Amino acid sequence: MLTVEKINYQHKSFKILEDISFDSDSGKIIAIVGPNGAGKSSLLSYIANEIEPKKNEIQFKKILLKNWKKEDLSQHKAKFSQHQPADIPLTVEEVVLMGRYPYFDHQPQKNDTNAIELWMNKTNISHLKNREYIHLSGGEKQRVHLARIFSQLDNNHQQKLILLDEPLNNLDVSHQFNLLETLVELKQKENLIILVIHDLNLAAQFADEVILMDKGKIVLKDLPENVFKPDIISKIYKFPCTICKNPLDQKPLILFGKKTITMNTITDLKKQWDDLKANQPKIRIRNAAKELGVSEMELLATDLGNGVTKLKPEHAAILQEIESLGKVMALTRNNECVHERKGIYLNPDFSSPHAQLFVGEDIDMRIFLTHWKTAFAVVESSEHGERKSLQFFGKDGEAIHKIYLVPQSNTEAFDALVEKYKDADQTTIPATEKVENNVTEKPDSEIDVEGFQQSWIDLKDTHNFFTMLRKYGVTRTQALRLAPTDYHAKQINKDSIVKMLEKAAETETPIMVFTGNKGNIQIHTGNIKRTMWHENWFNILDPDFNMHLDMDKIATSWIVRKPTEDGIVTAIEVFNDKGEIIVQFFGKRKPGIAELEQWREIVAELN
Ligand SMILES: Nc1ncnc2c1ncn2[C@@H]1O[C@H](COP(=O)(O)OP(=O)(O)OP(=O)(O)O)[C@@H](O)[C@H]1O
Repeated sequence: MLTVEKINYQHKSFKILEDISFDSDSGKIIAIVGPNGAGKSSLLSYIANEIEPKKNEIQFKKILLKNWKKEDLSQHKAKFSQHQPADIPLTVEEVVLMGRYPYFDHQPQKNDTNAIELWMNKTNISHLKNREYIHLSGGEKQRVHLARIFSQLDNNHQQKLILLDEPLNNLDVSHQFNLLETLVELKQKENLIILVIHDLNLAAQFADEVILMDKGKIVLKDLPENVFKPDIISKIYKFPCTICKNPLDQKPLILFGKKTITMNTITDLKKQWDDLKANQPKIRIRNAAKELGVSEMELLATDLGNGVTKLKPEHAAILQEIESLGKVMALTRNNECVHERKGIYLNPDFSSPHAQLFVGEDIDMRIFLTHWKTAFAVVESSEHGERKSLQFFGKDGEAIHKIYLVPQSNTEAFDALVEKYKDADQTTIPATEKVENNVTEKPDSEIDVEGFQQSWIDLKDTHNFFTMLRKYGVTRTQALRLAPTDYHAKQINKDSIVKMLEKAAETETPIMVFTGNKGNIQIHTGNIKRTMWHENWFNILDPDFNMHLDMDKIATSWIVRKPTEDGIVTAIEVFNDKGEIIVQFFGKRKPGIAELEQWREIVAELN
């Protein structure tokens, strides 16, 4: 319908348009985008026959544009200009009627009045029709001119050319969408619409093709998804951007900002996750999330409605009902250590706002609910059957705690719990926040070392250890370095951990294993029996307790001794390279009972 061949247009030696060629069929919306001064308006004026109309570069409906009769052309082509006169001394209706001048001599006919009625209505200016044009607002004036050019093309001719130079300027959001929807209707009637537009997201959403211009040239003419690529757009606009898929229509969504981010929409991410599973059927969701650059919670949420149910974030209430599920498996982990303990969630104590507790023999946890953000019920199906769980995540989308049903669990109670706490919104998830790990260490010279050491010596309860660290502003590993002489912390080789666990199993010495993250610490107390290496992981594999410790990620391990009312308590504390605690081991103990001699003997052997 439109063929443009080698347009070159210059002012003195300045090339305004250089070597512009393209063609287009009818029934399309083409968006011309590009930075200020790229030549967009000039190109539109050229196509409108407003610049150098005697040349041969443009054919419209197979006829050279210069050969069209002016009065014929105005019934087939109309242009909305960026700059409209501000002071037309006419009413709104009279300005719109100007669009009908190509059709009548003295008096408008029924066709003409019908056309202007229709378009004033469609552009939402009917209520202004008797008002003086000069007193209208910017957006109202703009709509009057749009009504004028649409009225101009209201006839029985086929395939009209509508040229619009920044028609969305001055329009509020609803009028912008209203206009764009009108353009979609017009394209569906086989008209060709070419518009200059600065809003790249609206261009992506509504255009069938995009012409990207820069410095008087066409850089690209293609589908929106092929033009709106971060490298191309950042380079042309000289500003960083991130491009993801708009969840509403899968079109490119362009986010400009100095910070560029990897962003995935739920639907886009689901596809990536499905592809990854197809290629690596055994991949764990935690590792897949890392690979895809999102949190585990975001990846899990791609299956909302498909085995995954979002629960109301009423974590305390949910946790206090877990006992009804009977025996289950509690899983708490950090990057380096996984702790799995089977049992019943007995004796909840949620009375303190700081830490909440389960103090059963089997399920023994210290919970910090302020870090808990989202909860889901998950039903995974595999060839081994269904696996049901409740999964809780922190503000950063990382897993805090999971509760898996085991064969002895009460599945009816699980289903009832899910039904009770099911969130009404099953489509959206809260945005994740980066949680800073502020393990920055002050120089020793800024610490009241003497006061700190005395506090250590005066400790009565190991639970007060953290409060003491906070009071003196020391990090955990720094505290071990600065420990008082009588409680000198001894650094040991990481192989000693394996030695200690094997010895505890062999001598049937009951131990305590603490593993946690920001939101929860899970404790196992009892004997361990089966230990086993698997690649870089050292594991405890007992029927009711499993631990998986990534030995490659251990940076330092220490023997730490603290005074209590029941005598000295000896711990083995294991840290990663950020100084964060991975796991802690004690001999089994209870308030009022001294530490096991057997445990001390095991520890004494370590170096
Ligand atoms: N008649 C003219 N005489 C001299 N220079 C001109 C003329 N028309 C356009 N230019 C120059 O050509 C370049 C392209 O102008 P044009 O208005 O087409 O850009 P644009 O891409 O529409 O920019 P904007 O986004 O700012 O509206 C600009 O540098 C402009 O100053």
